[in-house]
Amino acid sequence: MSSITDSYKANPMKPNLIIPLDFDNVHDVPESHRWTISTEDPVVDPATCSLPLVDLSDPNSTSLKRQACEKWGAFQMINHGIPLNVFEEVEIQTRRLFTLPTQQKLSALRSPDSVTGYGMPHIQTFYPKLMWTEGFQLIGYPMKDATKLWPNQPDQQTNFCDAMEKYQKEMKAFTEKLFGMLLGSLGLTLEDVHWYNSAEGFSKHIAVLSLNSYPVCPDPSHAMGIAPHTDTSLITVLYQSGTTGLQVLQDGVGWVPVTPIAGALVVNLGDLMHMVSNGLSKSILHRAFANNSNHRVSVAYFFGPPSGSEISPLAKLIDHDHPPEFNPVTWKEFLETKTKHFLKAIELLRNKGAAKSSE
Ligand SMILES: C=C1C[C@]23C[C@@]1(O)CC[C@H]2[C@@]12CCC[C@@](C)(C(=O)O1)[C@H]2[C@@H]3C(=O)O
Ligand SMILES: O=C(O)CCC(=O)C(=O)O
Ligand SMILES: [Fe+2]
Repeated sequence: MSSITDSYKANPMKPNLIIPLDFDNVHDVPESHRWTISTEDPVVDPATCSLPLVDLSDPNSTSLKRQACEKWGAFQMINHGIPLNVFEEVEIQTRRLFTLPTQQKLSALRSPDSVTGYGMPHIQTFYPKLMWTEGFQLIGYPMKDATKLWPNQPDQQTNFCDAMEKYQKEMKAFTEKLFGMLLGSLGLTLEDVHWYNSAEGFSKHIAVLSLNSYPVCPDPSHAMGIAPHTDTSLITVLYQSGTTGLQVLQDGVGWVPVTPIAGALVVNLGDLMHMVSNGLSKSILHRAFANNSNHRVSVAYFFGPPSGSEISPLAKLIDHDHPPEFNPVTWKEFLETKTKHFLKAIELLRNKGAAKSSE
């Protein structure tokens, strides 16, 4: 069975790029981490332009959701129904992990060809300067890594794993619903999803949980937390711990800061959603910065299709005037393509025949 955990086997990350900076022992931004942030796309005043805010309890929010998918590829949402203590607990455990001594965190270092463990985001490969961040990715109950992170502390291991398991359980139920709602806003239902009734079944969808840390930075205007990227997922649900730093790119406008709203979650629509929706839903380019006063953490849940299921534009969106824009691909295959070609990966999947017939 093909699995996304094998996605990096063909193209492993360079070992030296996986190791984050020893943030405990730096008092300045070293040359290796010093970025010149381009002003070609300016950062806009969030008072003049902001990400749509969707109230999930509002039955009339369908057109707002559709607009958010088509125009932005992202939105914030309130009244999602997930109890706040789930976020408090995941944030406590996330901070506990990242405030461990460097050597202890390195004991759970991700291997070059793997998805899970401690280290720098995979996209580091595509940027010449190093990013001001560290991350920990997990799938399921991460006891193997927890025993390395907290040796001889079984209570701490269990507390960490339990909080992560609980969070993933909440997110799994929630993202399945949210995916249905977003399809609804595009005039579709879950029954229109070809893998929903497949042998693997919808419940076998895959997800990766990513804990992100942006330690306090002495000079944030010359450092990049996480560099511009799109997510490969169908949907990413992001908890940003009430701390500013996230920005999304709006064409012709610039980088729009995503101002944290108490209790709200951010939804990013990813590359696979762009493909499934035959290009209707935008895959949002985003980045995040550290700041000089608070240690920013965020928790991203990457919701994707079942392992091995081929993703292709949904049949209901295809007709003579709207040929399929993309060739079928599994999440694993797409991650492999992205590992090699990064932001050009989507273009490589474009169905050239469709482009010709629509010219
Ligand atoms: C399933 C995945 C999404 C992700 C790549 C990964 O294999 C596991 C880590 C994820 C992450 C987290 C930080 C940002 C990101 C772009 C990256 O480099 O690794 C995302 C990946 C993604 O959406 O492509
Ligand atoms: O920390 C953030 O706000 C963004 C994180 C992110 O983009 C990701 O994990 O893919
Ligand atoms: Fe992201």
